[in-house]
Amino acid sequence: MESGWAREGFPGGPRGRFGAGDDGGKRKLKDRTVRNMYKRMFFHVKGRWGLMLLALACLISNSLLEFVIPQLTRYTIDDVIPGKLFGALPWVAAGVLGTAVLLGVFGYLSSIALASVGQRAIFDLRNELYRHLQSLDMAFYDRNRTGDLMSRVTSDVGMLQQLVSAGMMQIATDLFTFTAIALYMLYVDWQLTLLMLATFPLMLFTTRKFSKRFRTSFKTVQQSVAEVSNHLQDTLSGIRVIKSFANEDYESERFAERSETNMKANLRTVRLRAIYEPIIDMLNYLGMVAVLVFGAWQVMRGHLTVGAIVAFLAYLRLLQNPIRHFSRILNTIQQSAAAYERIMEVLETKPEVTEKEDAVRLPPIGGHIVFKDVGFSYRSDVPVLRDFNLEFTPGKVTALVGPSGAGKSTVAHLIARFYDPQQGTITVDGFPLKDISAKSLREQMGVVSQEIVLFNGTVRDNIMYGKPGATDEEIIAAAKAANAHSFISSFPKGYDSEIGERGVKLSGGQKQRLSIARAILKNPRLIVLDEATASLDTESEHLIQEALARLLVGRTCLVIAHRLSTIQSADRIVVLDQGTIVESGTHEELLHLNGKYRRLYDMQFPQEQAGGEPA
Ligand SMILES: Nc1ncnc2c1ncn2[C@@H]1O[C@H](COP(=O)(O)OP(=O)(O)OP(=O)(O)O)[C@@H](O)[C@H]1O
Repeated sequence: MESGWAREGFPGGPRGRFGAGDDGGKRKLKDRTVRNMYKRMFFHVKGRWGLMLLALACLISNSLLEFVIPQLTRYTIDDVIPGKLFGALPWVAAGVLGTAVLLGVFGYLSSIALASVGQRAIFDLRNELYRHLQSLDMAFYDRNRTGDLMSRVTSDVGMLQQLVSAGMMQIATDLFTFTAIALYMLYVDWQLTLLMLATFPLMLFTTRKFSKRFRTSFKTVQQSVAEVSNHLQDTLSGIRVIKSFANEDYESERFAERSETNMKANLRTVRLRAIYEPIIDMLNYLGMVAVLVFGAWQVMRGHLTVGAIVAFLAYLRLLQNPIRHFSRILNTIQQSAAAYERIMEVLETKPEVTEKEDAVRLPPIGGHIVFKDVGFSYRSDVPVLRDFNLEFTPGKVTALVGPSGAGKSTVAHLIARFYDPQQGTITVDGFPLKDISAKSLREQMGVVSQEIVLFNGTVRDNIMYGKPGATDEEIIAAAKAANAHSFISSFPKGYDSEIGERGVKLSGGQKQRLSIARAILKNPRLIVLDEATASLDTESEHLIQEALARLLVGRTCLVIAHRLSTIQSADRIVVLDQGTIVESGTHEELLHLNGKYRRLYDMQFPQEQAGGEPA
């Protein structure tokens, strides 16, 4: 499978293990994938053996019951009709109908049992995958596209469901049915049976030839579906940009191109099937001709009864079913194996930022953070922070300023331990970040950033995200402190208003104040403020500044800002450039230094140079 993922080089991914080797290597990979897939699915099925056994028993009973109706037909033709056994007719009818009822009941039971086992296994696998995704670090999310990850949790897991609910059992019962019927027929008339079985190698050969083509064709379909959904995800979430550039037609054309690829791929699959099925039908008829002609000859010579030929023809149909199923199951297995590989690529990815077994739970902290000789890069070839030394004083506001790309947000990411530095250490109150539990650190941290994420749910739910189980009084107090209470109260449903697509629409400033309320409710010791006031109107900015001032009081704060007006009162301002600290001090000290900060300041407030007040 040539996913972009594999090319990214997942260390634990199948490609990483086997390498992109020759065909032999690929076959090995495939076999191993299929074996592992069965092993894992059986693992998920474990504990539900009762239901599995019930399903198996029902399927085997059905295979045996399939024998009955042809036998009753033979009996009617050979014995009842010539012997004029009128009294036997109701029994024949009852036998056929009774068998049909039993077939229905066993079919129902096996479907229900298989579906509940299959659904349960898929439920477990999907939850395991989601939990694992939650545990992966930010670097993983930097590398992967959301649409792709979503399709792995939804459609790839769904694909495996087919395998568990139908494929696994079908193979077992088909084999059973095939062997049982073939043995019985050999017993009744070995010559006729051998003649009939002669068409099977041809069928197997055709199926094998076609299954390879089906596999390639399925892959193309799956890839084209992924392309369509990636395009949908990108363009529907970026609909504002598309409209603002008036690019609706352009995007519609691009979408049509992808849809066309998908349509063509589907048509190729249909064409293949349209050739394959008549060939199989032809071979089936060949078998039938053999039975009919050879059988008739046997009857004429008095070696076989008419009823026996009729029964043989019915058995022939039963015998051919497993072959038809088998080709379908081969496809299911191939599709599932591809999906399984994509799932395992995620499950086998280990986070780079890991927690030690004996990680220390951080006690309530003061917020003394020290960066010592820290070196960090997102990708090995581009250093972002170099020999970085910085100390955050507890209870004080430290501001980071500097040009875009200087590494300001990176400092915040490292404090939250979204990434680990390659060199140096970072400590909080003397505890190295690598030794403490990330949960205990993040519980004491609040982040308010420009990119505000509110989840589907009510206003209350969103504020409460900062402190699950908070009381209404606490929520309202936090909203008041964040200057959010009045606009929330103006909604018809107040705190119970739904946010999101079907709920109230919030302005940028309102969202910002909700996120501040969430942080105030959390009451963390450490606050990271990432360009929280960018791109807002003056009125909103004033309300937000007030809210932030309340949030920052008495906490250790890191403020990242482009707008120097927002950080002039910071206890310390650190100027970053290309990942190193070039200046640091208070606003006044830095202005007097006449260095980089002064230049940034003069750029933002040119009137100051002319003796005016900053805006
Ligand atoms: N997830 C990432 N993966 C790879 N490179 C990244 C990632 N995030 C940031 N970078 C790079 O690291 C450098 C520092 O980025 P950072 O976001 O820390 O800068 P910044 O000073 O906060 O910039 P801005 O003010 O524009 O937000 C930039 O060159 C950026 O391209």
